[in-house]
Amino acid sequence: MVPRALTIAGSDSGGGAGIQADLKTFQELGAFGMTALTAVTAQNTLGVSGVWPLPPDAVAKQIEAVATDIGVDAAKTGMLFDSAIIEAVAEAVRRHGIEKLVVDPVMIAKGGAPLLKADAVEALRRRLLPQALLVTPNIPEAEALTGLAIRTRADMEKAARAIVAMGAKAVVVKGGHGDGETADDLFYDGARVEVLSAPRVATRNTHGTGCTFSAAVTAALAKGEDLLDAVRIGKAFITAAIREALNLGGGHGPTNHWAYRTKSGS
Ligand SMILES: Nc1ncnc2c1ncn2[C@@H]1O[C@H](COP(=O)(O)OP(=O)(O)O)[C@@H](O)[C@H]1O
Ligand SMILES: Cc1ncc(COP(=O)(O)OP(=O)(O)O)c(N)n1
Repeated sequence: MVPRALTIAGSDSGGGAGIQADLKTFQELGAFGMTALTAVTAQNTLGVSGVWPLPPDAVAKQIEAVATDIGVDAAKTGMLFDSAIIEAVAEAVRRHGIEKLVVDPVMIAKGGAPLLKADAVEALRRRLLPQALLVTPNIPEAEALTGLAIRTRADMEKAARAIVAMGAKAVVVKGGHGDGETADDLFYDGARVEVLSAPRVATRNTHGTGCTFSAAVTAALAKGEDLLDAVRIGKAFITAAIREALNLGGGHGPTNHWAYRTKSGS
């Protein structure tokens, strides 16, 4: 069978994040990519200049169209924008029995533009997290979900435990926003705590890192990898993509989605 991966996310016209990053990543890892678009953004490496959400019904219909015909081995969510879209996605995921669901709780773009309404955090917490096989917040997102301040490794673990207590099966609290020598992410699945570490790359070309990481994990899950192995593949994929990031545009350039394949020689 061809591994089938679905992304439920927003469009980034600049091609570095959102649905575009997800499809490139799926393709690179050998999964057949499908999309349910939640919003259109006008965006480039300098920031977001417009956001147009889709009607919740349109999002649900797209999920139904692919799930009832092609089938979904694993799915991820990215930019969901508001609580009505979150409700529609949660219901569609439940109805179509999508079990391998990665929730990337996208809230704010690197340039500071809000990609999720403030009052939608509660819907994310209540409706989507309990259906997630994996949640992948960065530090500010983990703080918003838990209400905890995160400064140390122990804080990351505390937040991870709180997110699993909300109903998610597992979580990776990503450490990309730190400033140490290494970019350390903390995985927790209710039993094991595991730190995934990689050398921190000194670059400002990090647009779309979170989308790319969660898409790589989703592709690996669609291919049948177990959860921790899928997270390790995601970490290797994003590390290569950041190491070979592309100096495009005048702001935060995109990561390099073909770096992992060319470096690993597969
Ligand atoms: N400069 C960097 N060097 C190496 N890895 C990084 C760097 N920045 C982010 N990462 C990694 O990229 C992944 C995405 O993390 P992050 O950038 O925090 O997500 P987001 O885009 O959601 O803010 C994580 O695995 C993180 O450790
Ligand atoms: C349409 C869209 N979705 C998600 C994001 C955020 O992507 P992320 O991977 O968190 O990267 P940054 O924007 O923080 O660089 C986005 N920008 N646009």
